[in-house]
Amino acid sequence: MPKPIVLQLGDNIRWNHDLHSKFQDVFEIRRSYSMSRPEFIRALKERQFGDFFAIYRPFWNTGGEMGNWDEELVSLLPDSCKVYASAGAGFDWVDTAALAKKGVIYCNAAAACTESVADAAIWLIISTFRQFSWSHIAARTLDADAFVDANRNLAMVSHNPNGHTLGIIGFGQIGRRTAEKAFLAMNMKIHYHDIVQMPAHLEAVSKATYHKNMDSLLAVSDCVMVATPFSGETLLNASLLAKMKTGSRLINIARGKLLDENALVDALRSGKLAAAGLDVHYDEPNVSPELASMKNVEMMAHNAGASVDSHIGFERLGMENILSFYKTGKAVTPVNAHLVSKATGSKL
Ligand SMILES: O=CC(=O)O
Repeated sequence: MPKPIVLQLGDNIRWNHDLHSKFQDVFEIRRSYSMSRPEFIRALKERQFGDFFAIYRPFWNTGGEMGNWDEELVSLLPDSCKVYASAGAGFDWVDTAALAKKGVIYCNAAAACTESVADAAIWLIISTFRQFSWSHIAARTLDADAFVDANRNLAMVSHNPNGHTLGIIGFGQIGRRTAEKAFLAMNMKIHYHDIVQMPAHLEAVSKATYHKNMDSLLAVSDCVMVATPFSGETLLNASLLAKMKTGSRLINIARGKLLDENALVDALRSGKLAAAGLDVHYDEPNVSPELASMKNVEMMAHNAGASVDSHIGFERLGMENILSFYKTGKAVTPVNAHLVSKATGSKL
C-alpha cells in the first residue's frame, strides 16, 4: 500500500531528525518549500503534491510565503486532506472555520512556545514596573547626560512588582504559565478574565481570581496583560483603557491588532497609564513611532516565543499531531475540532 502523503511547508527539519525519520517511515513527504502564492495556487490546482493527507509546517520563519490560509486556498485542498499542523501559537492567519467546513483539523503549537512566551511576559512585566526601558535607552545612547538623568530620576517612578495585582485577559496555557511564574517568583496577586472560568485545580496553581466581567478585572489590576487569540476585532480601545487603574501598566504578548495603539499613546501621554510592554504591534513589521519614542514603553520585535526550545517543540508537536491523528483519529492540540465535528458530524 502506498504511504499517505504529507505536504511539508517551508524549510528542512533542523532538530528532530530521529522523529522525522520515523515520520517518513509512515508518510511520504512532498515539499512546497517557499512557493509564492501564485505558484502555490497553481501547484494545488494542478494537484502537484498529489492527494495529501496532512499539511505540516515545522517552523514559522518559512512556509508562510503563500500568505493567509483563507477560503481561496482552503477551497483548493484535496478532499484527502484531513489535518494541518503548524508551528506557532496564534492562528489569525488561518481560517480555521473554512478548514473545518472542508473537514480539516487545524492544530497549533502553543504548547511548544508557552515557556518562552511566559518568560518574555515576565520580562515585560518587570520592565514596565521598574521602567527599565528608560535605563536601557539612556545607557545605549552613550549620552552621559541621558545616563545621569536616568541614574538620578528613574527611582522616582520605579516600583517592585511584588504584591501588585496582575490582571490577565485570556487564561490559556500562556496566560496561566505567566501567572504561575509571577505568583511564585514575585508574589503577584493573579486575577483573570476569560470566556469561561478555569477549573479550580488550574486556578489553584497561582491562586487566581476569576472575573466574568472584563471591566472589573481592569479596575483592580496594577498591570493588565493581553494573552488572548485575535478574533478579528480590536479588544482594548480607548473606552476600555479608560477603565484601567490610573498609573497602571499594559502588556501585550498576543497580537498587535488586539490593542488600539493610538488610544494607548493617549493613555500614556495623559499619565492614565504609567508604562506599556509590547511584544506585538498593530502594523508589523512597522512599529508606532510615537510608542517607540516613549521611554516608558518597553518593546520587542515579536520575539516572545522565539527560542531554540520553541523551534524544537514546534517541529515535534507538528509531527506528533499528524501521527496521532493518523493512528487514533485524535490530534494532540487541535483548535477547531468542535467546528469539524459540527461540519462533518464526526466525533473528534
Ligand atoms: O506569535 C507567535 C505565535 O503565534 O506563535
